[in-house]
Amino acid sequence: MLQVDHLTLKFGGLIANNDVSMRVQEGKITGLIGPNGAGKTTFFNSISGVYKPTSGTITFLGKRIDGLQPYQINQMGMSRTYQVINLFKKMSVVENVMVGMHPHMKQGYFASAFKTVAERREERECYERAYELLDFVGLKGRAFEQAGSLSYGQQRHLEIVRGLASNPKLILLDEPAAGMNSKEKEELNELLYRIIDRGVSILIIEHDMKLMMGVADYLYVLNYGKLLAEGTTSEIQTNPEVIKAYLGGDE
Ligand SMILES: Nc1ncnc2c1ncn2[C@@H]1O[C@H](COP(=O)(O)OP(=O)(O)OP(=O)(O)O)[C@@H](O)[C@H]1O
Repeated sequence: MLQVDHLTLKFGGLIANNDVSMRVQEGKITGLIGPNGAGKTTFFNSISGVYKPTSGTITFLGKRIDGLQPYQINQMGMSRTYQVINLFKKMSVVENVMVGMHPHMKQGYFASAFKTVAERREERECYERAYELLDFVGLKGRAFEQAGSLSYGQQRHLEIVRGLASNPKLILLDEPAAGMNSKEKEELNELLYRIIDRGVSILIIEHDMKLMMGVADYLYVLNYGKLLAEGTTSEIQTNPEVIKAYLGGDE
């Protein structure tokens, strides 16, 4: 469903992504790993439209998306979460989910200024969908609390659910387990499978190798901006190049 061919992204003299090619298959959890600074977040920024690639092509659901704006790519069915928690902390939990639906709301500015019947109906439908999504991650009971009052792990779950609110076909998750305790990681693990069951494919960056090796169907490894290896989790775990990159030595 996502195909990246020979993607290169330069920041001045620094080549953050160097001739990277990869595929994300529908219904699968595809992982992107690599040491700090390898270029993983930059890669997400390129495919989600934050950066325009220096060269290379990105095809999503059969259409070229390189050079499109983030909102256009989101409307085509790709959403993402960020490494740093990016919620509206003073807004309620349910409102944070509704923010993620915004590109899909059909009624425009004038409708919202005058609150037409259609707009009110759409707002009600949005609330209902937001509740259903909160139920999906076990946060329905916290719907009217401030997002900032949730635990760290719950805030990360809320971010994922906000990412699902636009009804994506693919969600990009940037280090969702960062800062989570072991119980929250187990919940995340289970949530990832349930996201797949909803028909949403996953591309995930994660430093937690236990989690990654447990859930990923296929892995890509970046090192110094280049693709170092790709394969199943067992292939990656036994790949000498990967072991060397992670240990940082020859032994
Ligand atoms: N906007 C930018 N301008 C210039 N250089 C950047 C920019 N964003 C990232 N870089 C550089 O690009 C390289 C790749 O960074 P990136 O954040 O993509 O790595 P990463 O693999 O996601 O690392 P981490 O695991 O630490 O998040 C780094 O050398 C970084 O300093």
